[in-house]
Amino acid sequence: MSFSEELRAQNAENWRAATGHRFVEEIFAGTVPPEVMRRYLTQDYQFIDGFVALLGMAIATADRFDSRIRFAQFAAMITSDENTYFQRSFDALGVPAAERLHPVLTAPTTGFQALMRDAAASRDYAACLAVLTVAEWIYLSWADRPGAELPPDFVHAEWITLHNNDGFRAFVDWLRGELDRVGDAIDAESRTTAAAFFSRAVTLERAFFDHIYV
Ligand SMILES: Cc1ncc(CO)c(N)n1
Repeated sequence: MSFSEELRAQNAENWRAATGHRFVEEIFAGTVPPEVMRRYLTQDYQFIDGFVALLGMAIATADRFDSRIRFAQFAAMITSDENTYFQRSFDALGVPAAERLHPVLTAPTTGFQALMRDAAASRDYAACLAVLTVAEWIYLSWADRPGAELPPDFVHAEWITLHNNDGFRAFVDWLRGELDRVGDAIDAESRTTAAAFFSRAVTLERAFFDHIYV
């Protein structure tokens, strides 16, 4: 079993709970209540800030130029197409500026921010990669439903297509291969560290979906 498959298998229960979450069923059906979508997107926008910072550390710590290019191109997508999605959705949901910029942070959001800060502060490429891989792989896993019809509201539909398009799929496939490659090259202690970051990230992904339903 590859390193990435092994890590996913070690976190199978939380992985399944996240990718098969009620939020996922509702977003495909187009029935996520507006207040739930609003809580989700305002918190996730704060997640994205730390995520882009972590991408920056992956760019800095990667062991080769080809990997830096991959991360840089992905950072460009997140800070353009995905950022305008957030702005258009906040407009559609009537979210005021203060809540877009400084919402009251919830525990899963601060948990993610701490996790991403810890990974970046470690300056350990495998640790950064482990967190980035969980975030993107879990999102591809829930969003990739071949043949599924898209819901009518762009707030739902575009959140799905941002995470199941061919470019995103190629990036996730690359991330997994990269984690496998780096996992083979590092010692057992570094692998254990990466595995702990991976596991914290999967736990938080589940908690993040859970907490928007109050
Ligand atoms: C919490 C969370 N995990 C993963 C992604 C995908 O980037 C996201 N937008 N938010």
